[in-house]
Amino acid sequence: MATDTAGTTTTTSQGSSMSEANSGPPRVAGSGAAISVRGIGKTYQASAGPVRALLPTDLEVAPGEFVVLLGPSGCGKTTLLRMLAGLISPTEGTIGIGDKPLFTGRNSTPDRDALGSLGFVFQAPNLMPWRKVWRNIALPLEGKGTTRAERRERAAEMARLVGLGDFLDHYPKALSGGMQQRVAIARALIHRPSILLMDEPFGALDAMTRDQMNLLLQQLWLDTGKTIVLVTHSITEAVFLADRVVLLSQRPGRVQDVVDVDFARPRDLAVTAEPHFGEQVGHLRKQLGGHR
Ligand SMILES: Nc1ncnc2c1ncn2[C@@H]1O[C@H](COP(=O)(O)OP(=O)(O)OP(=O)(O)O)[C@@H](O)[C@H]1O
Repeated sequence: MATDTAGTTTTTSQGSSMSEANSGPPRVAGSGAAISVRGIGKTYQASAGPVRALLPTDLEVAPGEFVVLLGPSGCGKTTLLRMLAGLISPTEGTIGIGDKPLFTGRNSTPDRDALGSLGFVFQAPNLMPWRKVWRNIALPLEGKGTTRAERRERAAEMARLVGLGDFLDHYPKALSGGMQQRVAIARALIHRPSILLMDEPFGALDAMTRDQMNLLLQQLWLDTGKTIVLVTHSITEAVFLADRVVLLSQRPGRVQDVVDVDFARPRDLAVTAEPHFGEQVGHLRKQLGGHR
């Protein structure tokens, strides 16, 4: 997790990061890593031929760390995140969730225990409009031996965590886009995963709502100690939220750079006006070149 060293940040150079990417994980967190990615790559078999989406990639994420994946469109960010979530299997390499391999055996079925440690938030909230907020949040608990009262209580707890404690009995259509995405976050947390994987969760929101959601997510992360891996196109969002920004190169993606961000927590929006924040954004923007 981030240190309290106000305003001090370190940036790895492109050259050193590339050599890290080639010779081992960007950060070795030891055997206690929350996520250990070793040489995972992905080639899709499309009708027009194979598509090499991600070159063999190494990455370790420490428990409680906030890692942001940033890169140009089509570089494989979603592919990497979906593999971490067990939604698609890698064509090479291994993924460890805690001390368990995510994929075991030959049929690439994700391990149930490892999956239980993961929550996933997509760009679209994907709520069921005919269900009240609490029943959307509680959906993952249905059929798992819980009573209706238990589900409502857990949903209420999660709703409070995302600032929706007063909206349990509302329907999604009565909520703003940001509020709907909060419901999706609460739903992803209801089975108490230790790791939250988020794919452009705020990409569809207006700038002001996005700022508010960034603050809410940071607070939620500070309160819960979850490990978070978040994909974004926004360099500012990446630097604001991350302990570490992992920059992927153009397709086929590979780790191009790793930037440590050590601004004190909790960060408020004023940090974005600090010179060093601007330097970090500029450093990442330069590497993204014409792709941003
Ligand atoms: N199911 C699929 N079949 C074939 N190719 C795919 C499939 N899914 C993704 N791809 C290709 O793999 C590459 C990486 O896609 P991916 O969605 O992971 O990139 P991304 O960095 O998340 O992009 P964006 O930022 O635009 O969402 C792209 O060239 C994409 O067209």
